Formats: sequence, structure tokens, C-alpha cells
Amino acid sequence: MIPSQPIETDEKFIISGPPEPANITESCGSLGMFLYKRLLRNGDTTALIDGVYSTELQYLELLEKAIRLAESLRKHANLQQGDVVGIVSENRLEFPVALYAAFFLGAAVAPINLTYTERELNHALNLSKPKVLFVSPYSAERVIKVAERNRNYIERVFLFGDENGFGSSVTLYEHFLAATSTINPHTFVIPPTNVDEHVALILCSSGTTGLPKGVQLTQRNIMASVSLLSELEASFEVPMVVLGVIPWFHAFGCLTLINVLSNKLKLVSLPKFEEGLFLSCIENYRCSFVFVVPPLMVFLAKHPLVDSYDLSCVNTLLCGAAPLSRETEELVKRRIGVKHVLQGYGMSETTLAMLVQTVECNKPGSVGKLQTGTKAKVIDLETGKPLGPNRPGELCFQGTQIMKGYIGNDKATRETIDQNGWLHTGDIGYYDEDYEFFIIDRLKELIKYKGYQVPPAEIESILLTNAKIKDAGVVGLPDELAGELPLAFVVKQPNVTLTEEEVRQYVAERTSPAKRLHGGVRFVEEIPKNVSGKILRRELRALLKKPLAKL
Ligand SMILES: Nc1ncnc2c1ncn2[C@@H]1O[C@H](COP(=O)(O)OP(=O)(O)OP(=O)(O)O)[C@@H](O)[C@H]1O
Ligand SMILES: O=C(O)[C@H]1CSC(c2nc3ccc(O)cc3s2)=N1
Ligand SMILES: [Mg+2]
Repeated sequence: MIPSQPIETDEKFIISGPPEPANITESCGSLGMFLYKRLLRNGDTTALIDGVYSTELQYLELLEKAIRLAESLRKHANLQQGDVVGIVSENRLEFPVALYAAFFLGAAVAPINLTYTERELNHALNLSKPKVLFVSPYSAERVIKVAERNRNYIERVFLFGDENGFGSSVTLYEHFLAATSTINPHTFVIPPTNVDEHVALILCSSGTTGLPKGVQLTQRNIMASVSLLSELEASFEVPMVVLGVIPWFHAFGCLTLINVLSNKLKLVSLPKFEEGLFLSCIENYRCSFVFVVPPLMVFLAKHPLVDSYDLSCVNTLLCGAAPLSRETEELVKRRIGVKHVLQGYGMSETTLAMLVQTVECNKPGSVGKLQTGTKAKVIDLETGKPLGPNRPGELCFQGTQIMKGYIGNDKATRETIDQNGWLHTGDIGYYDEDYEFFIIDRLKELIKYKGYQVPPAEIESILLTNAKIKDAGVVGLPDELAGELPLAFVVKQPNVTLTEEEVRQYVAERTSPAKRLHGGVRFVEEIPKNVSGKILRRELRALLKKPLAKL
């Protein structure tokens, strides 16, 4: 039977981003040389400012310290190309020195969350098996305990800061750095590598849907991601002073740090998010560009403290890592007068953003268009066939930012990257006729109500528009008849009265029947989230199993 319509070829619905800038990597031969050249080019301008102590690091100082540390690691810690360096620390000026020293030696870096418990630290360290560890005083006690149990691969522990309260089990980073005070940065040899094979970063995914995975990013992945800010920078009318509060042990923060340092920008670092410190840092250092995650946008939209600071210096907020509603975006724009809120979408597995809005393309609620050197398709959840515009399905990507694979877990790698090199994200979204993408939610987290697939993020965004609600998290309450019932955990604003019926009514007036809170409302003190701003819905589902507190 001859089809009445031309059969839609798969190729028709493969979307390609702009070509990658010419020979971005060929001329360097290694990530180390690529980064070395950019630090050298940036000269003695300020690279980093510690937002708490106001100490500064110039680009050439960073280069000289990183080279000296690399030489010390090579000479006195026997660190070689292909070894792994662990960094368990908050954002502080020694972090990029250790990061770049490892890159100059052709070693891989495993940044690890310093707030991890001993159990989590043990899991993360056994993924990457670092030969040497750099630790912050804030995490040293726990890390040293775990390191002592893993001396079969951890040979040295270096301590940031200027006091060593841990005896001979650690070496002060400052003393180790001083061990080679005379090295000439211009004579240090950075070995060539195979940029496509050589692992540069081993990142822990956020652990939102289970135990964090060890995501291996190659040197090419990192180099390919650097173009993100160079393109954005070109379109900004003000010099970019970037606030770095996103943790550098996470993909979003670490790759943003490398992006900033590769594009001659100035980064003000904060060790963690504290409301007053965050706002005073923006005001004091006149930060014009702030990377944020949605909880920080909700803070800027709703917290009274924001009115006590002058944030008129902020030109652009660049938000990602979790769903951001257009309502929250509008509230922030109106309240602090920021010129641009640009969303982006990425995964640890995609190095940095795959999709990012620009000044020219930023429809409300969209996460923007495809990055350079990247292809995308949206596939039907049943058939796996690529879909056309405005048809929701699973987002899949190919390109120079796609990870090498999960360390020590070929099975999980094969389940994520298919035999044609497509990375299956597990995220549901669509693209419109202008090829701007919209994220709906995670496949794993959709609530199945009577055959409908209800995205929790959509109900959460509606709840956040209620002035009496400070935060919200929505999950499915298991139900024999319906499958699951949408249920909201709600944090009230201080000193407000709000009843369950009011909340149910508020949502019912704004949604179709399937998306209403058939499972009810639970008032809680806070919504559990990880440091990259994602709601830990598995912890909310665990609360459902606990008996309701007696009234
Ligand atoms: N702009 C965005 N809008 C909605 N979701 C986003 C956005 N950016 C990132 N995400 C979510 O974050 C996920 C990537 O996060 P990350 O790699 O840090 O680990 P995770 O997927 O949260 O945790 P794990 O893989 O360990 O369960 C994406 O798969 C997507 O679900
Ligand atoms: O979701 C995550 O955990 C991380 C992995 S990297 C990433 C993002 N990267 C960018 C870069 C620019 C931007 O505007 C948003 C994001 S989200 N998200
Ligand atoms: Mg994930």
C-alpha cells in the first residue's frame, strides 16, 4: 500500500546546533596546554576574589602556583599522567590551583562534596580511587578517617589552610607548594594526550534518583564546553563579574569555574550559600552575572531580606540544574530589575549545558537552543521514533560534550548511551517550531494518575505563585484505584495561616482535573534538596510511609 503521506524520515527530526568553533582543540594537543595558554593570555588581571576574605588571585599568579604545585606533585608525590587527584573542598582560592596543577600533569580530577557523610565519601572515593587528595579543614576530619581505610590507593593527603591539626597523616598544601618555589612556568613541559580518550574530570552526579554515579568527562568534553561563556560574553553590554556560589565539586559549578577562567572573566567565590553573605557579596563586589539554581531564584523572588540590598548591578541571572517556572522568573525580574534571566539545561553526563538561552533567544519557560557541536532528538516514549515540534518525548543528545561513560559501570553506560552514540537523558521535553526547547520533568518522576502522566514540577511552579507558600514539593501517593494521587508537601511563609483546603483549592482553580491534589497536602518545615537545587522526591515519598502525626 503506497503511503498517502511521505514517511517522516528519522533524519528530518534530528536537530543540530551550530558547528563547533574551528580547531578549538587541535592546536593544543592537551587540555593542560589549552588551559595554560588561556591563563597566560589573561595576564595579570584579577581571576578570582574570595568573597569572604577579599583575597585576590591574578591569572598569572594562578598559573605560577599551579605549575609549582604540578612540579611538586610530580617530584614529591610521584603523580603521573592518568593518575587521579581528589579535591574535597568548598569553593576557595586553592581549589583552582589544585585543579589546574592536575590538568597540567595530564591527571584526572575528582571533585567531591565536602558535606558528604563518611559512607557517602567512601562511595565517592571508591568510584574514582584518587592517588592524592586535597582537603579543606572543614571536611578534613571525616576525609582523613575514610582515607585511612583506603590507603591501598590514597597515598598522600594535602590540607588547605594554614594550620595542621592532623599530624603526619597530612601535608600542609602551602608547605608542599613552597617545595618548588623556583620553577619557571615557561619551561614546564605539559605532555600531549589523546584528548578524546583522556579523562579530565570524574564527577559525582547529584544522587537525585539513587547513589551518585562517577561521570567520566574527557579533555575534549571540557574544551568543547568552554565556548558557552565566550559566546554569552560577546552579547553582554557590561563587563562580567561573575558570582561563583554554585559548588565547584558539582558539574555546573566546576565547568562554570573553568569557563570563567578560560574567558578572562573575574569570579567572586563563596564557600556556600548564606542569605546575607550572598546578597552582600553581590552588592559589595558589584557582581553583574550570577549563576543560580532554582531555589536561589525562589529566594530572590520571595525572601524579605532581598529588599535590604542594592542588587541593581546584576545584569544577568543564569539558571539551571533543575526546573524553573516562568512565574518565578517573572517575579525575580520585576522585583530586582535584572535585565536577563537565561535558563540552561544540562547534566553531569553532558559536561555543561546542552541547551542554553541567549539574549536573543529566551522565550519564557524555555531552556533555550542547542549548544555548538551538539545534536538532539526528542523520541516517542513508546516507539523510540524521533518526534517533530511541540510533541513531548525523551530528550536525547549526541556531541562533543557527551561523557565517556560511568567509571566502573559499563552496564549503566550502555543503558544511557546507545550503540549509535545517543545519550538518553531520562528527561521529558519538547522543542517548538523555532527549535527552542522546553523541559517538562523527569520520566522517572512523572505521577501516574488514572493513566495521565502528571509532571510534579508543573504543580510545584503553581504552588510557588501563592504568596503564603515559601516552598513546595509534589509526589505521587500510591493508590489502588488511580495508581498514584498528586500530593503536595508545603512550607508556609512565616506567620501566615494556610489550610490544606485553601492549597487544594488554589491548585484546582489553575489546573485540569488530573493535576489536582487528589492525594492532599502535608505541611512541613522544609523541602529536602541537594546542593545542585534538585528536590529529593524520594525522601518525600519516604515521608508518605510514615504515619501522619496525630493532631
Ligand atoms: N534547566 C533545567 N530544567 C529542568 N531540569 C533540569 C535542568 N537542568 C538540569 N536539570 C535536571 O538535572 C539533571 C542532571 O542533574 P545531575 O547530572 O546533577 O544529576 P541528577 O540527574 O540530578 O542525579 P542522579 O543522576 O545522580 O540521579 C537532568 O537530568 C535534569 O533532570
Ligand atoms: O543539572 C546539573 O546537575 C548540571 C550539569 S551541568 C548543568 C548546567 N549547566 C549549565 C550551564 C549554563 C546554564 O545557563 C545552565 C546550566 S545547567 N546542569
Ligand atoms: Mg542524572
